[in-house]
Amino acid sequence: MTGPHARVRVEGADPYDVVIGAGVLDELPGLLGDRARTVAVVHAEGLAGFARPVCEAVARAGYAAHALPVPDGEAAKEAGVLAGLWSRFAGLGMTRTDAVVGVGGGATTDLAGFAAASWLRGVPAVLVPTTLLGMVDAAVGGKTGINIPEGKNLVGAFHPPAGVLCELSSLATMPREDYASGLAEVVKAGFIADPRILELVEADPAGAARPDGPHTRELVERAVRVKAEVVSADLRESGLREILNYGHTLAHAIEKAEDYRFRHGHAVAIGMVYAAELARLAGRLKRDDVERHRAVLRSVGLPVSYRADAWPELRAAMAIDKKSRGATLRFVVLDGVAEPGRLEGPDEDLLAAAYREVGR
Ligand SMILES: NC(=O)c1ccc[n+]([C@@H]2O[C@H](COP(=O)([O-])OP(=O)(O)OC[C@H]3O[C@@H](n4cnc5c(N)ncnc54)[C@H](O)[C@@H]3O)[C@@H](O)[C@H]2O)c1
Ligand SMILES: O=C(O)C(=O)C[C@@H](O)[C@H](O)[C@H](O)COP(=O)(O)O
Ligand SMILES: [Zn+2]
Repeated sequence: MTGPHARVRVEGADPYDVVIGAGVLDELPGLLGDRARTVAVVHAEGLAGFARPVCEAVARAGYAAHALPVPDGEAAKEAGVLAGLWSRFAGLGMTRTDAVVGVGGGATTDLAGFAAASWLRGVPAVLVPTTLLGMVDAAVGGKTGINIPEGKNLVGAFHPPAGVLCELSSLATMPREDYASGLAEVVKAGFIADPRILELVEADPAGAARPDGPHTRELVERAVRVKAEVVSADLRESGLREILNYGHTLAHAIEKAEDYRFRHGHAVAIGMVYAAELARLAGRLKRDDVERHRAVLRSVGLPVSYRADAWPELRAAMAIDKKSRGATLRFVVLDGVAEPGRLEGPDEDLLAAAYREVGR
């Protein structure tokens, strides 16, 4: 779409860039601040190979780089892991001018971001996402946090990063299923705001499902632009930002039911079909648009249904969704493609009827 590096600005009290391309790590030292001495490089333990060049770039720039491995994937987003990082930060004598760099998928950057947000009430974080999902969604926008047994992402903070570096070559080693998981958030961006994303995936689903596909860079850039525009306008999710939560009310309930061993994007795919069915049954979305959800998600290998008998458990878990106000459940729904709205307090029959379209 643009030159060697694309640069997407995220506005706010402390604006920052999301840099997308090849060789983007060159920008890391410039994001760490003149007064930093110590840089904690928090990385998924299976990704030491990605953390090494990050540590080297930090050390070459004259900072003391410390690699801090954390468990791979969702196992990182636990209170015990976070507490372990605090102890390491204390041991390194990290002060407010020092910095955290998070290297890994969305789970790692959510943890690293929250560690940065909570250490000394906030030190700078630079995020280096290595998954598709991390690049297009998790590392952008400042939502950080961890899970507790009671629910997904229930503990966290808004802490925008100082910068986000998306090295597209990292995607080459991604397992197919994890790549598909990231595509769910890309497709989400298409449904809520940028239909061109849907057209690109529909024109060549096999290409879209591969990191070396013909439109990877354009898909990443478009999804990042959607996210950047929304969070620039509403960091703290007082209104507009809720649209990024499309499909997430049911998705988070599924993740909890699966003890967080179910890929986030897979859960979001099912959750978007559920939200689309809710909107159709409420008379707001055309059947063709609902079927378009199923077709585009299936075409890239994502699930569109879940266990029928899970409904009571999922319904109970949905009550604690962050968009709820008191006892009133609130859903992001579509009135058409790129026309997001809200469905407030739908009745129980409607909720259950929509689930019957998703349960199998
Ligand atoms: N903060 C936000 O706004 C936001 C947005 C969306 C999702 N999320 C969160 O992001 C998380 C999901 O992120 P994810 O899909 O990146 O999963 P993940 O972080 O669990 O990573 C998936 C797996 O891929 C491995 N991996 C990472 N990069 C790799 C690479 N380049 N090659 C090979 N393997 C690699 C990881 O180590 C892990 O085992 C969830 O916890 C979700 O809640 C947060
Ligand atoms: O950035 C947002 O806002 C989102 O809702 C993006 C989601 O894709 C992401 O999964 C986010 O972590 C969900 O946030 P939560 O507040 O519902 O936990
Ligand atoms: Zn998500």
